[in-house]
Amino acid sequence: MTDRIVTAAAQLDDEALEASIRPKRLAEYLGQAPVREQLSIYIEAAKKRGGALDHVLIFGPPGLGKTTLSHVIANELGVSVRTTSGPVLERAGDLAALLTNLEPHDVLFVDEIHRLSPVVEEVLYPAMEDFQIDIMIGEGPAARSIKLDLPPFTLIGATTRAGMLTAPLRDRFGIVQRLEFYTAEELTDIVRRAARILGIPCELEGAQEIARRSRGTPRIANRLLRRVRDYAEVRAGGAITQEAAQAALGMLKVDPQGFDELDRRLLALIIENFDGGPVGVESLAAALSEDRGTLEDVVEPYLIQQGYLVRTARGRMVSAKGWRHLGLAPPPRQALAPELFTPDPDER
Ligand SMILES: Nc1ncnc2c1ncn2[C@@H]1O[C@H](COP(=O)(O)OP(=O)(O)OP(=O)(O)O)[C@@H](O)[C@H]1O
Ligand SMILES: [Mg+2]
Repeated sequence: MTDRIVTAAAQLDDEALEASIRPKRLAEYLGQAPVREQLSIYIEAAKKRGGALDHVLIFGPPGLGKTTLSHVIANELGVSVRTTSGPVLERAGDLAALLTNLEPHDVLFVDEIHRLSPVVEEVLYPAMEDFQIDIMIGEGPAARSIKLDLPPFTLIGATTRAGMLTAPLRDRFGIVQRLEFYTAEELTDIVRRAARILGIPCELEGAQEIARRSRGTPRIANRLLRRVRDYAEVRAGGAITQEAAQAALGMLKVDPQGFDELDRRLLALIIENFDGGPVGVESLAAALSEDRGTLEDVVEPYLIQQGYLVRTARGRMVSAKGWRHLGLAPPPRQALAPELFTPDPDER
């Protein structure tokens, strides 16, 4: 999985590059127009009132800009941001220490908020609702709990799995924003902006080629840009043209839809071993030797959004489009309209 070029998950060598091109202000945060518009209103209103912004929950697949957006929000508010994540906060005291050190109106960013432990989550409820926490002093019969007031702050939670949040936690977010896969046009702008910052000569058609193959994901677009740059420097005189992009991406086995071997293996597996589905995600994960979470969070969402895979109550099915992508004729039932399949109740 780690060597998968189109993985949306962050990789180590992305970090230096990402630091320089990560948007800092809302105006540089391209795409996601509805999210940007709403947030700009809420941010301006909070600043006018002189209060803290309501708590914000951001969800969406990996690499779409959740972490980036949380920092953008703090920058726009003109406040500091403290960063932590669900699995890092092991004890109630870890969270209490962070909360009591916030300045008024600061942002506390909790990544992977669906992985908070229940005891930590309990501390978060009154902190979010009343800006108060209860902490226990002492042990045994002498133990007592005291209430501490917190400065008003904004919690920004990010998750790839909104469905895994408990209802009481979810209800405490006043602002909930879902990030969508980016269009090829939006990704083209993102690639061109990154190329400009990195000083890479990049033609419009070259940027478009990279954008089309980036699975709707800025992190992948930025990574492919870097690989294509390497290729262009060594083989094509430096500039990213459409031909250079096509050749470099072909070499990386990223097909014109942005699918890689794993995507094609997944579709082929369902077709060859399970007659096109439906098949349960556990069986797929086992057959591909991938973990279920990776399949559900990283591989499937884009295939589903693009209509190659359908998630039904009985499992995954390859759509007619998916059969055709592999050069196969779909069986009659898959050629039916997708709305005839029963949608998975977990899906929106
Ligand atoms: N709207 C955007 N405009 C321009 N670049 C973006 C945008 N969103 C994300 N990026 C780029 O994509 C990279 C990945 O984004 P980010 O790390 O915020 O994703 P994430 O949703 O937090 O992913 P994960 O789920 O893995 O934590 C950033 O470093 C940034 O350069
Ligand atoms: Mg992130």
